[in-house]
Amino acid sequence: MTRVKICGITSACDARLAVEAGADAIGLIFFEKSPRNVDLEQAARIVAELPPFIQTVGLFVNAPLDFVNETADRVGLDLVQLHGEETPEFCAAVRRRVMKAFRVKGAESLVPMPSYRVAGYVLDAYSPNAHGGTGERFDWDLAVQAKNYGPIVLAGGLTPENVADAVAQVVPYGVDVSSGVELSPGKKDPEKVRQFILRAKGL
Ligand SMILES: O=C(O)c1ccccc1NCC(=O)[C@H](O)[C@H](O)COP(=O)(O)O
Repeated sequence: MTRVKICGITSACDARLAVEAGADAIGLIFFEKSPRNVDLEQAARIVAELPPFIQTVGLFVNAPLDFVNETADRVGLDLVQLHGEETPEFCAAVRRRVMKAFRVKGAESLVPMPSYRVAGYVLDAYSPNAHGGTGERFDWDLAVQAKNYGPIVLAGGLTPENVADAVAQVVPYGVDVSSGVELSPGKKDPEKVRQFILRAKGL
């Protein structure tokens, strides 16, 4: 069954909603330029209220290594998702399992993937204006090709309406959504979250 990560969680209430709807993982964004940014205290409170077996993923964009590692330790993150121009060496120095995000513009965007020895790859749409959370899609055929390199988490412009088609076409290890299940940036829509997870998992 396709694993689902609900990204850009900013409150314990939205985390509970995602978990009750069947999410496998929640994403917490540590990037001040994002409208979904959380601070250490907020993130620690959210994680403290989670039940067992839910993975916590911290998302960073070109952050200093010490900040990534200290945040992971203090918040109790299970995984780190790196959404900027982080190098393979940087990923290897993170004290957590890493998912490296690639912002896909075309086939050339996949070329660096094999040089990253990471737990998985998030494929998101390229946008010149933002590092993620844009609601934009990319060519899913490229995600099919990228599966040669390891577990793929498909992201970018997924919604309750298109996620079943995305899963059928790509058969990814997991899917990741942020803006497609929101009422406003950083605030999740309960019904969209439920519908997204049901359709991603084919329930
Ligand atoms: O959500 C953000 O604001 C954000 C900012 C900078 C880097 C990544 C960000 N979000 C990552 C995600 O939430 C998702 O992994 C992915 O980008 C999908 O977003 P969406 O198209 O909105 O579903």
